[in-house]
Amino acid sequence: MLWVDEYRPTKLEDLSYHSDITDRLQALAQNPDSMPHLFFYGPSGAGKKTRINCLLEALYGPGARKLKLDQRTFTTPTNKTVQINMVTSSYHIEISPGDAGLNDRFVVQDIIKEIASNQNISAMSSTKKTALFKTVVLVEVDRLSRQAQAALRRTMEKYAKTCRLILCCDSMSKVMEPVRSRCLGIRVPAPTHIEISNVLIKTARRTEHTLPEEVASNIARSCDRNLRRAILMLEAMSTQGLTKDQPVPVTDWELYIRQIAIDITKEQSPQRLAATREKMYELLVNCIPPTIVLKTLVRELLRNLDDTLKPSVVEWAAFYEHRIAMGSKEIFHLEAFVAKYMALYKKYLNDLFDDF
Ligand SMILES: Nc1ncnc2c1ncn2[C@@H]1O[C@H](COP(=O)(O)OP(=O)(O)OP(=O)(O)O)[C@@H](O)[C@H]1O
Repeated sequence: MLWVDEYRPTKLEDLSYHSDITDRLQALAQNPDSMPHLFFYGPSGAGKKTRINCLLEALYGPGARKLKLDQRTFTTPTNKTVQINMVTSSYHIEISPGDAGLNDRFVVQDIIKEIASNQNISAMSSTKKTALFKTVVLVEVDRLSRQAQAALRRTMEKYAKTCRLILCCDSMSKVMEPVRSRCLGIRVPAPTHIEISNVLIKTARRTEHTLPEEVASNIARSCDRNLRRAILMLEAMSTQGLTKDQPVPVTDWELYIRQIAIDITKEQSPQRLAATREKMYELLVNCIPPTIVLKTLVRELLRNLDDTLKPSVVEWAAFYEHRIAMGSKEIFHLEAFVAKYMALYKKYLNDLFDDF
């Protein structure tokens, strides 16, 4: 098992940072009847899923950790079948409804209806502590279509007594306002460098490795404040001994994007744009999510850019990130961003030479 899974905290009291969020979750778990639907949001690797699992453990006891993988088939009104993978326990169900593509609306409605009308938990609970409702955890809700979000809004009102929803995604802004306003938002910010270093040192201690503080802070600075990434880096580096001067590994796809950033800054031409499109395709077919490609590209571009140009590059990146979220062909928007960057940079160079 990878360290990220093996040493993931399972109880609220074991969570090591964001103690204010932990206190709020503890208060909710102590009074489950008044718990509203929840919406966890924050950057990738900040610890959202870990906190959701700890909350479920606090609500239902160790039974919430006895998980099994399930595959369910849904039939749409037009007789199409949709297969969805889900993780279930006796108390909750976790799905990523966005996987159902255009039929996500039926999956959302059916699954909530089904779980809300199932056996009451009081009949199966042996401990007084257990909450009396079941929970549906919907991850990556930002991938849901508008129709599915509207269906979710209606369903969450109807079954509020017998079932609670926990929604989870990176950014709340991609979810419609009526769904957001029916949930208690819990923002899980990315951990700071010091918090990441502390988790790394603790993890290394548990795996009987000695981690020098310099290496821990090097990893913390290189992981983009993503704790999952930091622990994966630590595990990879531990095979070579964790010495003081050990370099932090950079992944191949990051080097590839770094090269794209260098290329498009060196030359702005239709040929370079066409070559960049090929490279973008290659990243996408290797399952690097388009938003990660865009974010990494912007980070690399900003490294060597003049300060006057930085705000507009970031602004256009945000514009195309929104387009990626709303549209369906990611490659169009990635390419459009590159074209926009080339235009901005060329204009900047022209203005610079005009001044001389
Ligand atoms: N409080 C914590 N203490 C120690 N380790 C933690 C803590 N929170 C999270 N982690 C570690 O960080 C990893 C990533 O956390 P998690 O999967 O909860 O992030 P996430 O925000 O849900 O990410 P994503 O949005 O990408 O799914 C976990 O596998 C776990 O090992």
